[in-house]
Parts: sequence; structure tokens; C-alpha cells
Amino acid sequence: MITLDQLTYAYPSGLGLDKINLQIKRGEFVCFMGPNGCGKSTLFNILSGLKVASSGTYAFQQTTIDATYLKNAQQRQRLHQQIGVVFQNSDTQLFNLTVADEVAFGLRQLPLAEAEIERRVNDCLVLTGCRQLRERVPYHLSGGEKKRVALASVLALNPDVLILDEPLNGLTPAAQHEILALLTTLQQAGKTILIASHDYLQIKTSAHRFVVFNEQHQIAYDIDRTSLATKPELQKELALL
Ligand SMILES: Nc1ncnc2c1ncn2[C@@H]1O[C@H](COP(=O)(O)OP(=O)(O)OP(=O)(O)O)[C@@H](O)[C@H]1O
Repeated sequence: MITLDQLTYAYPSGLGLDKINLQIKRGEFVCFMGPNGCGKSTLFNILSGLKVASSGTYAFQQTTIDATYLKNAQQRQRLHQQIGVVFQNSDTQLFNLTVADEVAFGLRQLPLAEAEIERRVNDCLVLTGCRQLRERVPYHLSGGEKKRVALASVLALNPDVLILDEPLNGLTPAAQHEILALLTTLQQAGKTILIASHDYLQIKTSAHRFVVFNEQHQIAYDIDRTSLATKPELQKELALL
């Protein structure tokens, strides 16, 4: 579903990603880990079409996603519908006056009847436990509530791939558990889940594959949960990230 071949991203100040080779199949639940600044957010920005690789290639469902592809507004919109992103800082993502409008915002850019929009908004608010927040101002919500509303607004577009950058940060253990349980349900429904997390102990039973970057912005380990279970030293290393 996703193929990166020798993908490099260079900021003016230095590398964000260095010659990344990666394949992700539909329905995987992958956790991206690594030290601060190793390149996880840069990778997510490339996958979602917000940044374009400096060199190497990115293909999504056998289509090369490059500057030419993204220049076309329709193609760009299709990619944004297929790959939904919950950003690290929910404040950058929430700008409507009510939670219901926030969740409906993306849907209103599509040719959908108001009744269908209302149905999808309700479904997503229920799924993410946000029904009672419907008329609240997103900006006034708690960190955990904002995260759930951001997730609801992304889910409303029914993306095939869900990218979540540090979705557990700042949440109580109970809220973290709820988000992970929801992500597992979504994966079981066929979604591909890509998550960045520093919290190995919290994520270790949810993710099925762990891709770990090093400080040189390269992939140091790409390992499935079963193999990782036989490597206590590596597990210890991940728990310290
Ligand atoms: N806008 C930018 N301009 C210049 N350099 C940047 C920019 N954004 C990121 N970088 C640099 O690129 C590298 C990768 O950053 P990135 O944000 O992708 O890492 P990360 O793994 O998501 O980090 P964290 O775990 O702290 O969120 C870092 O060295 C960072 O300083």
C-alpha cells in the first residue's frame, strides 16, 4: 500500500530522513519510534502529502506521490481523504466554533448531502466518545478531548490510512487506553494505522510492527511484535526512548 524507496528529506539545516526504504501493507498497525528529531513527523508529512521528498520515491497504492502529483488539487484532495492525520498539536487542527462543525468541516468540502454529513458527524462523535462535546468550542476543550475531536474529524472522511503523531502525549492512562482500544477496533475494521510514540510500554500490545529510527534519520530496526518479544534487550532500549 505504501512503498518508500531510498527516500531522503533535507531541511536547509540538515537531514530529516536519510535513504528510507519501507513497505507497509494495508491493515498493518505500525508504531514509529526513535529519539527526538529522528524524523518521524517528517515522514508523516511526506506520507500525507504535506512535504515532498528531496530524493527517492514514495508510492501510495502504486501511484507515485511527488510534486507533480500534488500540484493537481483534485489528486491532492483525494490523497488527503485517503490518508488522515492527527497532528501532534491538536490546536493546529481545530479551528471551528463548535465540535460538530469541526467534524463536519472536511465533509462539507465534498459533494455530500447535509443529511449524510449529519449522519457521519454523529457516527464519528459516538465512536470517539465525543457526543456530549458536540456544541462545545474546540479551543476550550482539555488536551485529551481535543485529541479525540481531532480524531473524529479525521475519521469523518473515512480514510484508508490513519496517521497519529504522538496521540498519547499528555493523556491520562485511561484516555490513552481508550484511544488505543479505538485504534485496534479501526485496524480490525481494515484501516492501516501508523502511529508515532515514545511510550513503548503503553503501545507494545497494540502495534504489530515497530519501526525504530536512529539519530542519523535512518531506520535502525524494523521488527514485528512476535520477534520483538524474543529480544528483551531491544525491548529495554525501546522503553527508554
Ligand atoms: N521546519 C524545520 N526546519 C528545519 N529543520 C527541521 C524542521 N522540522 C524538523 N526539522 C529537523 O528535522 C529533523 C527531524 O525532525 P522531526 O520533527 O521529523 O523529528 P521527530 O522524530 O518527529 O521528533 P520528535 O520525536 O521530537 O517529535 C530534526 O533534526 C529537526 O530538527
